[in-house]
Amino acid sequence: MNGATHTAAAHRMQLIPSPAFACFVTGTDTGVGKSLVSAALLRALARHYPRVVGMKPVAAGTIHTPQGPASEDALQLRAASTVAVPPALDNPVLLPDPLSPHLAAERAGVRISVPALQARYEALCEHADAVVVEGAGGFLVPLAEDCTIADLAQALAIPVVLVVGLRLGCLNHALLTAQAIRARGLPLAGWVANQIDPDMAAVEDNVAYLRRHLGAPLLGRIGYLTQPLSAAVELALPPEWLRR
Ligand SMILES: Nc1ncnc2c1ncn2[C@@H]1O[C@H](COP(=O)(O)OP(=O)(O)OP(=O)(O)O)[C@@H](O)[C@H]1O
Ligand SMILES: C[C@H](N)[C@H](N)CCCCCC(=O)O
Ligand SMILES: [Mg+2]
Repeated sequence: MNGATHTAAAHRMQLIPSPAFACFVTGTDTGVGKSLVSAALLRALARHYPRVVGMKPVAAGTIHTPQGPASEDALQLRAASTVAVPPALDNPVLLPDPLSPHLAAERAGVRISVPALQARYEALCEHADAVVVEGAGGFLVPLAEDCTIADLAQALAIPVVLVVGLRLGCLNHALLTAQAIRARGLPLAGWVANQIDPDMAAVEDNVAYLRRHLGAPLLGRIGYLTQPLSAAVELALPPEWLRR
C-alpha cells in the first residue's frame, strides 16, 4: 500500500482527523496568485464552516515583522482564517531564502520530509472544519532531493485546486499540471483563472479553451487587479464542497 492509499484509507476509517473540507492549492508556476486565491477560498469557506484555517507547509522567503521573520504567504492565509493555530501547525517549515524549497532548505540546514509535514497537517485538522493548503511554486517543485510538492499533495490525499496565471504560455502549463495531478490519483476539484499579465491578448479565448479542456469546474475569474486583495475576490464554491 503506498502512502496516499494508506492516508485515504485511514481517513475513511477515521483513524486520523479529517476536516469536513480540505483542498490543496497549486499553480501553473510561482507568482501566479496561489496565495491570493487560497485566502479568497478561506473567506468563501468561512461563510459555510465555522473553523476555517489555511496552511503553508513550506515557505521559502521571509519578511520582517515585529514578531520576527515570517512568511508573507502564511500571514495572508492567517488573515483570512477564522481560528489561530501555532505556526508549527500552519507554517511548519519557514526558510529564509526565496528559492526553490529544496535549495532554501539545504542552505538553512533543514531536511524537509513529507511524513513530517503530513503529521503537522493532521494535527492542524483537529482545529478545523475546513482547511486550505497552499503549495509552493508549481506542482512538481522539489522539497528535497527525493520529494516534491506533488508527493506532499498525494500524501495528504485531498482534492487539488489549480490556479492558472493567465499569460501567454499558460495553456501548456495548465494542461501539463492537470495531467500531473490526475496521474497522482488526485481529483482536480476546480481551477481559477487569474490574470497576472495586464496586457494578455485574447484572454476570453484562452479561458474558453481551458474550460473545454481542463475537465474541472471554473471556480472564479480574477481580472488584473491594481490592488490584489483577497477580500475583493469572489469565488463560486461547488455545492458538493459544502455537503459533508
Ligand atoms: N489578478 C492579479 N492582478 C494583479 N496582481 C496580482 C494578481 N494576482 C496576484 N497578483 C500579485 O502577484 C504576486 C504573486 O501573487 P501570489 O503571491 O498570490 O502568488 P503565488 O502563486 O502564491 O506565489 P508563490 O509561489 O510565491 O507562493 C503578488 O504580488 C500578488 O499580489
Ligand atoms: C520563493 C518563491 N516565492 C516560491 N515560494 C518558491 C518557488 C520555487 C520555484 C522553483 C522552480 O520551479 O524553479
Ligand atoms: Mg504564495
